[in-house]
Amino acid sequence: MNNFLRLRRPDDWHLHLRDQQMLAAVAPWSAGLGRAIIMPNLVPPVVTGTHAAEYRARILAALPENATLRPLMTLYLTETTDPADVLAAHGAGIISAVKLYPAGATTNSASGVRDFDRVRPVFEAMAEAGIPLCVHGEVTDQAVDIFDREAVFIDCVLDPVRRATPGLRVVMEHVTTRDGVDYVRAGGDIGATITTHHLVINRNHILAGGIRPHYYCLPVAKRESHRLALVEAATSGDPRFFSGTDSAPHPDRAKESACGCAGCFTAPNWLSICAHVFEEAGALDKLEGFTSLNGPAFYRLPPNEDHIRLVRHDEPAVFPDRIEAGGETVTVFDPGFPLFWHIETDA
Ligand SMILES: NC(=O)N[C@@H](CC(=O)O)C(=O)O
Ligand SMILES: [Zn+2]
Ligand SMILES: [Zn+2]
Repeated sequence: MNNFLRLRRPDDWHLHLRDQQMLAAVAPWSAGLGRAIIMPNLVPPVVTGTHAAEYRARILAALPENATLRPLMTLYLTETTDPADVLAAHGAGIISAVKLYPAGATTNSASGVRDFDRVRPVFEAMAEAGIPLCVHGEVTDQAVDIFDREAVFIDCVLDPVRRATPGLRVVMEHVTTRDGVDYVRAGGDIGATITTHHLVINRNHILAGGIRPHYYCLPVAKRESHRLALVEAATSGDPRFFSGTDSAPHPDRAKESACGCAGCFTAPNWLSICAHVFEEAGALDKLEGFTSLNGPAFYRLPPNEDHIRLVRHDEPAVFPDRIEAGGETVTVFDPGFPLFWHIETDA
C-alpha cells in the first residue's frame, strides 16, 4: 500500500478568509498553501482594485511569518462595476479574477447581480483580457427548488452568458451536480472547482436523523448520485477540475440558529480528507493534479516549485473540533471518518 506521497505544494482556488478577528483566527490554517483565490464577499464587498489591494495587505498582516500562502485577489461583480477598473486592477497585478454572485444566492451576496445584461460590458472586457469569471452558479428564483438551482442556472444564465460572450473564461465554483460536471466536460473556456465537503457528504448528512447545520453550505449538498459524479470528476485526472475548498467559516452561534447560515470550515483538514477520498477511489496518483496542477494550468500560472509530504500513519491525524475566533467558536468540518493522512512540511 502507498503510505507516502510527495506533492507540489497545493493551492486553494476558492477560499474565504473573512476579515478582522475571523481573518486573524482562520488565516494561519491556510498559511501553508501555495496560492489561494480569495473570495470578495466581505461586508461591504471588495468591489474595486483599491479595496482588493487593501484587503490583500490585511491578509498578509494576519499570516504567520513562515507562511507560504500568496493571496490571489478577486473583485465582487456588481451592476455598477466599471470595466476600466477591472482591467486596471488586473493589469496592475492586483486581481486574478472577478466573482459573480447572483443577488441573494448565498452569504453576503446582496450586492450581486440581478440583471445580467447590465454587466455585459464587464464580461466583454474580461473575455478580451482573458480574466477568469468565477461563478456562484445558482438561480435565486424562489419558484425553483433549491436542489435544482445549479442545473437551472446552467441552462438559464450561464450558457446564455457564455454564448453571448465568446472567449469568456469561466470557473464554475463549487460544482455540486452531475449536470454541472457534464456541462464543464462539454468544453470551451471553462473549469470547475470541487470542494472537499461535496466529495464526502450528500443531503442525508444534513437532514437525516436530525438537522445538522455544520453540513449546510451553498450550493447545498445534493443526493448521493451527484456526490459520486463529483468524486469521479475529481479523481479522473481531467484537468478541468481542481480543488477549491470553499472553506467558509461562520461563528457557531450563526450556524446553530433558527436561520443558520451557509458554509463549512474545512481549512484545517481538507487535504487529509482529499487524500482519503482519492485513496478510496484508487486514484492517489491523480491527487496532485487536483490539488496542485490543474488549477494553475487553468489560471495560466506555473505550478508551485516546492513540495509537501503526505504520510499515511496508523493513528488518525488530530484536528481541533472547533477553533476560537474573536470570542466565538467556529466548528471544523467533520468528515465522519478518521483521517490517516498526515501533512508534513517541506519534502
Ligand atoms: N459556500 C457557502 O455556503 N458559503 C460561502 C459563500 C459561497 O461560497 O457561496 C460563505 O461566504 O459563507
Ligand atoms: Zn458560492
Ligand atoms: Zn465560497
